[in-house]
Amino acid sequence: MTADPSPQSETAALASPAVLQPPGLPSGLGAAASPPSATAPPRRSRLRLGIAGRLALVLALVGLCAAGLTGFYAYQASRNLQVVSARNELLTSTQVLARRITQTREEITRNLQVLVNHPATLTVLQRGDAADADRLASLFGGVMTANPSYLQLRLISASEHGLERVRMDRRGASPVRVLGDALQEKGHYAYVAETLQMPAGATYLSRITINHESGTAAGFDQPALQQAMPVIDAAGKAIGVVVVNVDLNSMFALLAADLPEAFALYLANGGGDILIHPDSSKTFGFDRGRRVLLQDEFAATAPVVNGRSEHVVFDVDGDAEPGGPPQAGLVAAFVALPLESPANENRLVLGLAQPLAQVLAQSQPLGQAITRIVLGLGLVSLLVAAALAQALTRPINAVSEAARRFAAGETPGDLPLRRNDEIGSLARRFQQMQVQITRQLADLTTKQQELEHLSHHDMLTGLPNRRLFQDRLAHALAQARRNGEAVCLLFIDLNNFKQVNDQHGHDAGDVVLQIIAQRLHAAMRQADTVARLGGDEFVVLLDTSAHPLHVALIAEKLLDEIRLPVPHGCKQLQVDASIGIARYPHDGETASDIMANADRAMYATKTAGEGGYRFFSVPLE
Ligand SMILES: Nc1nc2c(ncn2[C@@H]2O[C@H](COP(=O)(O)OP(=O)(O)OP(=O)(O)O)[C@@H](O)[C@H]2O)c(=O)[nH]1
Repeated sequence: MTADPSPQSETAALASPAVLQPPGLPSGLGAAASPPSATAPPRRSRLRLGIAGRLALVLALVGLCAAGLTGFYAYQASRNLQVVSARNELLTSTQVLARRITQTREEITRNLQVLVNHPATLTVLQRGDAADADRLASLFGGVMTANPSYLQLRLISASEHGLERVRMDRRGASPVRVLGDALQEKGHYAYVAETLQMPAGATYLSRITINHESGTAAGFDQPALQQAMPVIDAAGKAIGVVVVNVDLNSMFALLAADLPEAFALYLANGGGDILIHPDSSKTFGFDRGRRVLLQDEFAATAPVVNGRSEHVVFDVDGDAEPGGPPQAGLVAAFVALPLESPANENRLVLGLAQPLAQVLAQSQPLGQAITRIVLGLGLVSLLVAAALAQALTRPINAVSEAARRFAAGETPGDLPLRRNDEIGSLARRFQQMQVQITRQLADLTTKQQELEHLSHHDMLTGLPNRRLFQDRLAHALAQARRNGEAVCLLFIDLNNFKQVNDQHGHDAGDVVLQIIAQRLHAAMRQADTVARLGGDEFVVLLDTSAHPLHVALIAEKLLDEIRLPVPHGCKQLQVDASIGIARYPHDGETASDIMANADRAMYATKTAGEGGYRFFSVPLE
């Protein structure tokens, strides 16, 4: 037996009544007509995997997509919030830093005012008083000690080509006085000439450059700026300047000391030339003959550099510029720092930047949590989907199994009849169909049995007909041949039966035939066969071989039964019969020989003109 792999075979088995066999039917009927697929093993697992698997997959995917999308948008929103928060924080920090720079400059200005207005300053410039010079140097030293970013503090005379009168340089942490011939003429420097042109109290602010001034003890080749203030005498004439050299790196290191370590500091002048940058090779490019501009590195800073905007905040994704140099992602804020120095810089651009990776690092735990939640939800949705699919397919499988068992002639089993959904409806329809098919098949079987009976029995008398009789005769002869036994056949023909019909009607003839048939059947044993060959001819096949004397007694008995009157209405009808007897193997070998010889014997009896019986004998021929 092979299982039909095609799904159609299962459908066909259900659709065709010919292959269904309800419980209780003779096993040969349905089973013989059933194709192999009707008894093929159940395919529950395939059905379950098909629908359940697909349904679980779809539901799990939907659940996973929903959780994934929600997680993705939550993560994106969190990420954007982090960036916006970082931008605001950076802008605030940059603005605070800018205010500190302004305060530092104002502090320098106040220090310069103190030094310019010190009485010793005038006396040193006007009279060259050595004691006052000493006092002033000491004061300068104190100021430098208090301000570590001051590289140099000098009092320069307007006369004598701008000769330095008091000069304190920084060597390491300590201020050191420069004396005698080491003092230089500085009248040709812009910071001297321009400051002398300024009114009392005004502050000169140099451009921020690399300090190439010869004779500088400290800060040589370091970025620096000079801030200077004129010394005005009683006549209102500028007679000297006090100049402070500020170490830019030191000043900014102090100012930015409390900023987070990952913050990068940027400073550019009013033209955009980078002065402070995490990559020192990009600073003071103009000093090496090649300008390196802030707006070239960060295009977003152009409005601040050009004075069109006070500040700008932006973020750059790593390697965002197609074809450009590789760039790490960052969030940055740049602010304009106005200066009251129209002669040189009128603004600086100050900026702070934070690596984007560091900003987004705060989103990482959230991202990991979201990933875990999405995976968890995906797993849960898969399990729920699998359970749902199982719950859905279990009753379908029950109906499918019931159909298979019904087709195989087994008890169908439980059906989900109480469900109120489509599956319950399917089960109820299936049960109705099953009842209907069972009933129709039972009717069909009854009719088949009736047909079967009719084909082997005489309709009028209910006795076996000629066909069945011939079968039994052949069977009896075969058995007798095998066992060496004898068979005896009595051929009975009613005498003058035509007259009954003619005188009393055909119905009366029928009644006579039926009554005689009953009597013949009742007179014989169950194992013997009494059959009607047709018309008024009957035959009796004796089951066992009997002695001729015994057979003669049987023939007598049968004649007595036939001759008994048959009541019909108010009349008593009576017929006689002629019986011919032939025996195997005495009177013939084959069924046709036995039949023919019994017929001959009967005929011989009939032609003798009276009822009775006669054994076949050769002279009869
Ligand atoms: N009522 C009735 N008559 C039948 C039936 N079958 C045959 N016959 C009649 O039975 C008669 C049989 O014919 P025969 O055997 O020649 O009549 P018979 O009068 O017995 O003649 P013999 O056999 O020579 O004695 C015919 O008249 C048939 O019409 C039947 O089923 N019912």
